[in-house]
Amino acid sequence: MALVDYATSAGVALLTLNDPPVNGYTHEMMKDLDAAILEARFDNDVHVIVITGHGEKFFCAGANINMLRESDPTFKYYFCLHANETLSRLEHTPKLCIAALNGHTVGGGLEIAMACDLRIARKGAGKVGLPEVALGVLPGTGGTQRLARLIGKSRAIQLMCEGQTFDFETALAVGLINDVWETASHDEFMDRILAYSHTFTLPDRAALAVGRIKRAVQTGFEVGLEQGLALERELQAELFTSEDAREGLAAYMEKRKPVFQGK
Ligand SMILES: C/C=C/C(=O)SCCNC(=O)CCNC(=O)[C@H](O)C(C)(C)COP(=O)(O)OP(=O)(O)OC[C@H]1O[C@@H](n2cnc3c(N)ncnc32)[C@H](O)[C@@H]1OP(=O)(O)O
Repeated sequence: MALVDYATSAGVALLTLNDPPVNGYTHEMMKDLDAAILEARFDNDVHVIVITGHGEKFFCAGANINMLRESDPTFKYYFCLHANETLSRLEHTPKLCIAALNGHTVGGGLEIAMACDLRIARKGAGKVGLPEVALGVLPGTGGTQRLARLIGKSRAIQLMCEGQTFDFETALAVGLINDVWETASHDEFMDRILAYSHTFTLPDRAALAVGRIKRAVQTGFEVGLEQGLALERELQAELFTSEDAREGLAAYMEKRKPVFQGK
């Protein structure tokens, strides 16, 4: 995966978008991201996926504008289609996915981050926004749909039509990102991200339950309430038969720390 570095440690897969200087994404990078997501998805030892950008300045500056200029409409259509499929796959992978915003997160970069479950940014490291309108296009790899679902229709339309980029604190205030962490360095930020990610892994956290919570919410948001409740019941019935539920319930009554196995 030449344009996406892939590494695992103790239940966490770290995917790093790597195409300096701005980690702009191309069709090739999206294919590598797709491969990395599948790798993490089918690795039973991976419970959390973290996506970040190479370097200290950019998470991802969006689609590579040179590629958009030089390609024909058919290529661009398939580029968007494949990005949609990749990011939907990420959104529906039953493992918690955290976007670690290490720098500028704009255009398609924000669209990748919005397909993650949590977005945590390093204070002062960059700007965020969907500025595609300035290029005469719209945020076409999920931006119009996911931004509206995250922050509401009206504010989403305003942000995309103004096309401005803004700081992480503003993004936090409108509910676009979950947290802004002040750290002395990029390395400290990534160390904290990985330590936080590990809190969602075995043996302390029931990773199966984490994955099912994610699936219930992500899929539930796309269907009506009754269907969402039905899905929730089915996932819960599945969890109730797990060894981890037996362990969690027993540990509570025995006043001890549970030891989850992901089974
Ligand atoms: C379907 C999906 C569509 C899309 O995603 S379309 C792309 C949407 N993205 C954008 O429009 C972002 C454009 N970039 C910016 O607005 C700025 O960058 C930032 C605010 C993110 C950062 O600003 P600063 O720190 O001042 O960096 P800098 O000098 O603007 O950028 C460094 C070099 O990187 C090039 N660059 C930036 N973004 C892209 C990109 N997305 N594709 C190709 N090149 C890009 C610039 O032009 C420049 O180049 P040089 O050093 O030669 O002047």
